[in-house]
Amino acid sequence: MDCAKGHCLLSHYYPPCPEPELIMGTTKHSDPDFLTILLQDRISGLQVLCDNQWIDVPPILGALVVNIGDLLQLMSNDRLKSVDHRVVANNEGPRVSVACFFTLYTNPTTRTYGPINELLSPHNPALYSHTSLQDFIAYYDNKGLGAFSALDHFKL
Ligand SMILES: O=C(O)CCC(=O)C(=O)O
Ligand SMILES: [Fe+2]
Repeated sequence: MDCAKGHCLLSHYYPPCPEPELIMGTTKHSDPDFLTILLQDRISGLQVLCDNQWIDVPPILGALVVNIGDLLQLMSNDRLKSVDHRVVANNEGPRVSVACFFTLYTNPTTRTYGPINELLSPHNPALYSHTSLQDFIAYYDNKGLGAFSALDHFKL
């Protein structure tokens, strides 16, 4: 997949908020990469959507959170599912997180990505079209975070 060739690090700083119930730290989204490895500090806030319920992912000292991204869902033809997540604001203190995104879109190539052939059969047809990482990211960025998944656009 070459996805480790173009990983990119992003650090977030969430200032303390006097009225955290009025605002979101990061809106609901799934990540537009293959895999994300996330380091949280001691302040909680990360939540994942599971059976329509937001579940807290409490920080554990020294632990990393590994999230499946949209591109792994696309390549695995839905065997692996990207996770919807968000960060709620807090009034305890500043929160810092560092996310490492495994993807290649910072190194443009002509390669396209689609469901892996070995996973397909007459009973398990391809659910997604092939896409270049540039096209996928362009669509993801243009749509913005929020209600629906960028994967819907690539469904056959
Ligand atoms: O700050 C966090 O814990 C999560 C950040 C995140 O979801 C992202 O960078 O995609
Ligand atoms: Fe994320």
